Amino acid sequence: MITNHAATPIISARGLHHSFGRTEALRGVDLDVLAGEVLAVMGPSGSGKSTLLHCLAGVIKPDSGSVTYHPGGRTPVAISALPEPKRARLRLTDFGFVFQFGQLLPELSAVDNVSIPLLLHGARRPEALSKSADLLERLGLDGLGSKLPGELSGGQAQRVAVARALVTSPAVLFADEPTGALDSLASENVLTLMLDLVRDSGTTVVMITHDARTAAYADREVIVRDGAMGAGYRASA
Ligand SMILES: Nc1ncnc2c1ncn2[C@@H]1O[C@H](COP(=O)(O)OP(=O)(O)OP(=O)(O)O)[C@@H](O)[C@H]1O
Repeated sequence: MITNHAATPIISARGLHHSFGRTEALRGVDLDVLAGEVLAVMGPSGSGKSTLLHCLAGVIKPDSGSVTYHPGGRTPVAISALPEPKRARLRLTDFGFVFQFGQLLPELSAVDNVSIPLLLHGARRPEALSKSADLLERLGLDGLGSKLPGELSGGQAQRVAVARALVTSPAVLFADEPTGALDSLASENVLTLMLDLVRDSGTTVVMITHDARTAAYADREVIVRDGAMGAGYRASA
């Protein structure tokens, strides 16, 4: 385990409650995500992990409680109080996302998929393509930029998804079972490449996983059970 991160929170969640109809997905979660750490979120199926990640990232607004983002050198942002257009903007400028199934656009080449967030940021296409190609190379995919997602292996496609999530140099990468659909060799390969990149850049990672071997790559792990933090957990020291 690596613990070289500064022990200051980049995201603080307090008293998060969220329900879907009569299902209480979160029942009072407090969590500090520390700047620069790789945090694994574990727990049984249906325990509320994805709902928690979605609240932390401003994808959904919790029914109650607060999520505060502390960007280095800027005023803290009360994410949970922002209206959706502002949360969408923040997700684009400050956060990256990787899901279990890469969710690449099937009709676009690998390099075009990676360049989408840069183009949305207003980058010029030649610069976006060049930066995307460089990142694909760092992920061991040189020469594959012109392939369509359907022409790539699962592990290669997932590395493209990682490149797309990191190409804008986000402060926080949210990963929901990023290697859950891969065999153990491909999974290890994607994880090591992804974590090399984030540790180089100091990117904070919140990563949901069911797999103890995957969690072992993290600096710290927390366990969500029945919509609450597992026994013994304290949000801050
Ligand atoms: N959009 C939704 N509509 C209705 N119920 C939902 C919705 N999203 C989640 N839930 C319910 O909320 C609870 C928590 O779901 P969540 O997806 O956060 O759990 P999880 O720990 O991520 O599960 P898994 O490991 O299976 O992905 C579950 O009972 C789930 O069925």
